[in-house]
Amino acid sequence: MSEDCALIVCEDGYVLPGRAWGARGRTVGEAVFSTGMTGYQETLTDPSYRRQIVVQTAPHIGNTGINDEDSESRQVWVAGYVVRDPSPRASNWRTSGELEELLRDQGIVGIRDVDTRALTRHLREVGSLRAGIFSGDALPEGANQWPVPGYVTDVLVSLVTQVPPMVGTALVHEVSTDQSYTIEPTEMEPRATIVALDLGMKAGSPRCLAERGGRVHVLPASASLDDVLSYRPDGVFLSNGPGDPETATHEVDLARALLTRRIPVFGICLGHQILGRALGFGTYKLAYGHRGVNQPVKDLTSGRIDITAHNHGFAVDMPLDGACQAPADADFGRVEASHVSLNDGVVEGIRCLDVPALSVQFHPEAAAGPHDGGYLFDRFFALMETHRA
Ligand SMILES: NC(=O)CC[C@H](N)C(=O)O
Repeated sequence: MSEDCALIVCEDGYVLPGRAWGARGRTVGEAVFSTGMTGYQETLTDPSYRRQIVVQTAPHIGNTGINDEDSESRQVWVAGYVVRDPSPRASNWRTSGELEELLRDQGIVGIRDVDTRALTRHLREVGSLRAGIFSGDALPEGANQWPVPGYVTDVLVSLVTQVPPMVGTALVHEVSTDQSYTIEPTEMEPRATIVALDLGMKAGSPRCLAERGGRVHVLPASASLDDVLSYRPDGVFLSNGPGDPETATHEVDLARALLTRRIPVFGICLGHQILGRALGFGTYKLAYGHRGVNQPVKDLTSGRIDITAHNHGFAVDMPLDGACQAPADADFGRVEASHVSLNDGVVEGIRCLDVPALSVQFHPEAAAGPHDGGYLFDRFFALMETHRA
C-alpha cells in the first residue's frame, strides 16, 4: 500500500484501504452513506451529520470546490468523510477554495480511493455501523499491508466501539446556537412571527420561512415554553438535528405544550420525529436510513409524488392506513400519516386533523436537493393564517 495509506474500519471487522485525505489522524462515528450526486458542501455542513462518517456514493466529489454561499451552518459537522475519487482541482465560477483544504483546516479526517460501492453494499446489508478512519500516526504498526493482519483490525475495532451507538445518543446540545437571533423577512413586510427552535438547524429552513414573509426568531434548543411564548409567535418551527429523537424529552414536552395551546407547529426531520413523539407515537432506528437528494415521496393527500432530499436514520412509528386518535392525549384529536417513502414505505410526514400541526421527515428546504417540497412551507403559512383568523 502507498505511504499515505489510510483505513476505514467498521465495528464488525469489515476493513477497506484507501489514501489519507483531509486531516490525518483518527476519527470515529456512525458510518452512513449518502446517495446525493451533488451538494457535498451542504452535506458536510449539515449539523444533523454530527458524529457520523459520511460515505459518498457519487464517485467524483469536490469538482466545484467550496464556495461562500452553500454552507448550511458555520462549520463542517461530519465526523469523517469517505470518497472514491476526489477532484484534483476545483473548477467553478463560484469556487472560493478546494474541498480538501476545508477538511484539513477544520480537522476533518477523510479517506479517498475507497471502494465506496462495496462499502455502501456492506452498510445496506448489515445496517449502519460504527466505524473509524485511521491515517498518519493513528495507523498502528503492521497496518501498512493488505490484507491488514487480524491483530491490527482487532486493535482498531476496539477503538471504534468506544464511540457510543447512535441509539440513545443526545447531540442537539452540541450543535444548537447558544444565542437567540432574528432573521427578517426577505424584501417584504412581515406576514408572520415565527419562533424557530434550533436543534441543529440548516440555514435553508429559516431562509424558506423568511422568503415567505416570516420574521424568524431563532432560539436555542434549551429555550423554555415561556421563552417561546414571549415572542407571541404565530407559529413554531422545530428544526432538523442530530441524534436519537428518543433523547429529545425537553423538546417533546415543549411541543406538547404548544399543541395544547393550539399554537401552529411545523417540524422538519428531527422536528417531525419530535412532533410524532409529542403526539404519542414511538420512533425507531432504520437499518441504514435515507440520505441523499433523490428520494421519492408520495403526498397521500394529493397523490402527488415528489423527489426530495433526505437525511434521517430514525423514523416515526405510526399507522399508514388513515387517521387515528393521537395516542398521547385525547385533546390532540386525530392524526394521520401525510407522506410515505416510495422506496421502503417509511412514514415521511404527519398531518394533524384537529390541532394546527404538520411535519415532514424529509427536507422541503432542499439545500441541497430538489425544491419539490417547498409547498409545505406554504401549508405552514396557511395554517398560521387560518389559525389567526
Ligand atoms: N436530519 C435530521 O433532522 C435527522 C434526524 C435524526 N437525527 C435522524 O437521524 O433520523
